[in-house]
Amino acid sequence: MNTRTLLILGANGDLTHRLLLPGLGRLIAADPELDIALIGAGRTELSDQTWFDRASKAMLHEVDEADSAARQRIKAVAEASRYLTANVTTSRDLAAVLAQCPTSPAVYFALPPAVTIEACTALRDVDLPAGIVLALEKPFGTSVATAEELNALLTSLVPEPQVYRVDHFLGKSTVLNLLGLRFANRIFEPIWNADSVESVMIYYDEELGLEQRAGYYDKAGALVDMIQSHLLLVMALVAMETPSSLHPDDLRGAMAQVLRAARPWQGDAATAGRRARYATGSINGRTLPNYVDEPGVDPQRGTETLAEVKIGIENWRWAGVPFTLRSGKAVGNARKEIIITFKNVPHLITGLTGCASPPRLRVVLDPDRLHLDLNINGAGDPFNLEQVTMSAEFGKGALSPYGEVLSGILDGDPILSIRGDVAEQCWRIVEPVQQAWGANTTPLEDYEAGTPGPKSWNL
Ligand SMILES: O=C1O[C@H](COP(=O)(O)O)[C@@H](O)[C@H](O)[C@H]1O
Repeated sequence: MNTRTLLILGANGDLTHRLLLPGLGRLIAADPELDIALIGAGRTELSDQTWFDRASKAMLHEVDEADSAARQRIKAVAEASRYLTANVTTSRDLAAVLAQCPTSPAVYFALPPAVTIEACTALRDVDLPAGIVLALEKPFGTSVATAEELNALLTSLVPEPQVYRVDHFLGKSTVLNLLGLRFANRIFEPIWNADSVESVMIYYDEELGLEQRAGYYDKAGALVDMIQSHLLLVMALVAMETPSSLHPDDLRGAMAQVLRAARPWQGDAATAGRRARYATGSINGRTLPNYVDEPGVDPQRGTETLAEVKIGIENWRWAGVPFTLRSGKAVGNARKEIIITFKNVPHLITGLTGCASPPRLRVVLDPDRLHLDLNINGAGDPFNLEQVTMSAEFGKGALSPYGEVLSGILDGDPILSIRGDVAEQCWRIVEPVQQAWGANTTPLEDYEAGTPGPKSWNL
């Protein structure tokens, strides 16, 4: 068997223990053939026992209690794993950590963005083993210019196919199901365009508030944290042309092509977006303070916790169709769904009544479901239409989104990682909106935590 080494930088952090290691545990459970060496590195000193206890607990967290074979394999990986105390922003410590890897590693930067850049810069003075893979978390840069700089830095270290820019949304099973839904059902392609589609909405609202993440979130805000980093990529999967295969060049090429055609609606960034931040309120029996009173928040910064941007895709397929992307924190009745609203029929035949709402296809990301809202005759009068919903559940994937992402990284399959130019395109699309918001041309409104958004938005 071919041992693959996963080296996690920032191994004592929240991302590692809350998402990466549980994802790795499920991956090991799903693939008995996976032969993996795990090495963690971080600034904090940890005893071998503490690392083992924490790593095995996190890896076992999402694995079925009854699956004793899988649990044994996970414990074996944890027992053989090592934790190294290191300052990963120095070339000396990075070289020492790399020297401990049994095979050329996949290096996962589970670090804040600025520290990731320092670590990558330090790697310039290290002899990198052939085949080393670099996996970076979002946000990838802070602007088009910084994303370009980071891309240049990374490709000075390793060839582009060895760089993985992680977006765990691309690992969500229902997001991946968009491919099957669109491209394995011929009924959709003829109507998947501006002739038949009125609008597309991509919502990812969350009940969660800031969750002690002010250090990162207050600088990012909902626009960067969710729309730039995730929802534009979901939009790309919804709107792209048919790729000829799932080869990374085909799929990622199709995503890049559609993103290049996207810009704020009618080219007017000031009117294309709305923004707001939560004020005190309660959600699921929990009272949240005003966002600005959360520990670590700088009230002067004017960070939004709810962002909505209308995007136009300027190509033959989508000209004139608004794509509305929205995401917020502390939102009540939080919706996580993609809604394709179709146009009404050009003429409702005389005698049919009651057809008030256009048909819609709704892909719900949590819980994973598909709904088709159609106008058909209701009970009684056969010519009086009403809207009914046909629903189906999407099959769950065996892996968590981070498990999918890690699987791609360890298998050398970049299909779920973002290509360098795509990361730059996502910044190009949101930058004018950031500028408009920075210049205060778009008001920052308030909404009570636990409500869908500002009252004036009529959500
Ligand atoms: O990357 C992020 O995603 C999460 C939402 O994703 P989920 O899979 O946990 O639902 C979001 O809460 C977080 O702010 C953002 O950084």
